[in-house]
Amino acid sequence: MKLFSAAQLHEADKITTKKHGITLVELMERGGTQIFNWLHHRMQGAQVPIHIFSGIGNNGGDGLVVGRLLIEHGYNVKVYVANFTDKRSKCFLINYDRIKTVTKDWPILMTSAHDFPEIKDEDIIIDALFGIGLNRPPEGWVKELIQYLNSKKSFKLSIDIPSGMYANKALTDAEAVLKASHTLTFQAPKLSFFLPETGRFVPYFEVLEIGLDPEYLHTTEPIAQVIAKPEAQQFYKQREKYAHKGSFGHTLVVAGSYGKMGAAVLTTKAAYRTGAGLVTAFVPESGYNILQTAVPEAMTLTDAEDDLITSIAIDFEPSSIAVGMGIGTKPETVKALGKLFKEAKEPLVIDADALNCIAANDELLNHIPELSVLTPHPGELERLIGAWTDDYDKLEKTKSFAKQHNVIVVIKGANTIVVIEERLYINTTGNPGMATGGSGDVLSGMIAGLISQGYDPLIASVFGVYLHGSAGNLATQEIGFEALIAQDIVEHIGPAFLTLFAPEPTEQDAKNA
Ligand SMILES: NC(=O)C1=CN([C@@H]2O[C@H](COP(=O)(O)OP(=O)(O)OC[C@H]3O[C@@H](n4cnc5c(N)ncnc54)[C@H](OP(=O)(O)O)[C@@H]3O)[C@@H](O)[C@H]2O)[C@@H](O)CC1
Ligand SMILES: Nc1ncnc2c1ncn2[C@@H]1O[C@H](COP(=O)(O)OP(=O)(O)O)[C@@H](O)[C@H]1O
Ligand SMILES: [K+]
Repeated sequence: MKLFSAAQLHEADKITTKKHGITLVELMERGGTQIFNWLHHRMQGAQVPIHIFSGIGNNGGDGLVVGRLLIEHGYNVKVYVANFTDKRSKCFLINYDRIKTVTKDWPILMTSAHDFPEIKDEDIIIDALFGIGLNRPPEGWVKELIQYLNSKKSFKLSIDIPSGMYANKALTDAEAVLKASHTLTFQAPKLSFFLPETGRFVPYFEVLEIGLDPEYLHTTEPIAQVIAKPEAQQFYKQREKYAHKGSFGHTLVVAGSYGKMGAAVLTTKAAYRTGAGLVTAFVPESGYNILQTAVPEAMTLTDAEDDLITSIAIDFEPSSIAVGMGIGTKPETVKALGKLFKEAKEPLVIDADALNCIAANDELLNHIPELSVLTPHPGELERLIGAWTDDYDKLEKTKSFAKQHNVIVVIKGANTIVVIEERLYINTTGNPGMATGGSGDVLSGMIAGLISQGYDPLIASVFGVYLHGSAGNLATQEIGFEALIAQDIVEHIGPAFLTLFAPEPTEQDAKNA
């Protein structure tokens, strides 16, 4: 799914109204009706008090449409207009007049903190204060209003975006953002929903299609793509009947040092479970028995040194290489890495200590094969690109780094983001149970396992990240967040592939369960 900026969405509004002979007021009616339907479907006429807080822009207009429809259907609604400026939008004003035709209980104008109404924790709050037109942080009594609403335990439904948050810009005042329980967003999710500093205000969201011009949406370069099941399905390559293990390549895993041989085990197993035809682990001598015992399917080559990787010698042409997990950053290892980079003909998957070696030895960057995949967690990323001021600055710095060195960067986290040139691919699978030692080692094995089978490095990264999160989700369903360890992710790679094409449970299935 494509993600658009606030400016692109405003442009889509304009084009839709021009091309499809529909007015902005009608478009607002569509959006408001969808929100009303969502509520009506769940509330079925229940008389729980609903407090709608509208601003004076088009987001406020949406709130007024929802208010009118709820009133018409007999709900217990109070509408408040936060009159923070007299520059009201045209569509707001039209709907302000319309709501007065269905009730004598006109919207209450609020102009200061004295006007805040009493709200019980059981009541419902609808937030239509600011949408994607926010252009500065809310201040004064409007900020106090947001904080007042946040102090209530009520269910809070935000329209389009939690008020106080920008669609695609960093927060300037985290104290002035509505903490939504749920957000119903129009046409496409906003980039801020997926980034750590702002995503915490959007624990749940749903997208409501409002029929913006399909041609504009189709032909416009988005600011990011969201990768969910439909996208992931398209990446999958079917196996041919006459395929043999040679068809799926030979992955080399360069990993491990004394006390960290488990990293090599996890990456090696993950590469096999993801479908590599053959996997060879290259480890320090003392890792030999460990690897042969833990992963009998794998071949094992060893360094001359007992505890460290100092010189990587292999007797075959690997179709993919994952390097760095648990190797440490000793000078001998850095030297061995430099040689591996120079001699490699194909892109590598570079993780963990290999990234730390690069960060501490800039010259290594000049030898990384083009389109190699770097998989840093936030700490490793900072060592590579320097400190950032906010999530958006982090994305810009990562894009520049990726462009400058012609590599793919996988920013790991709750929503892992794959960066190539100017493009961003945001993953939707995974869960906090995966915040456990070794889960990143599994990911690098998975990406290398996919490259080995002929997936190009970008698809292997985006698809690998999706499958990794999906395996984590399936594992969590069985054992919960706390007990999940990296091996469980490996054990659920198979089910993650199977789930890719399994039908989604319907509402009826849920009722029957
Ligand atoms: N295609 C779609 O997705 C559709 C979108 N629709 C809806 O439109 C919404 C966008 O509406 P919008 O552009 O009118 O902006 P919105 O967010 O209501 O507020 C802007 C107003 O707030 C003001 N203002 C800004 N910051 C401020 C501050 N800190 N403190 C005080 N004031 C501040 C600003 O005033 P000004 O800067 O001029 O002083 C301006 O008056 C969108 O989110 C969605 O809900 C649907 O209806 C139709 C289809
Ligand atoms: N809260 C979370 N939600 C989703 N995925 C997560 C979360 N925390 C961690 N992960 C995933 O787990 C992996 C952790 O990687 P990393 O920090 O490199 O682990 P390690 O170095 O121990 O192998 C990454 O793929 C990351 O995206
Ligand atoms: K809002």
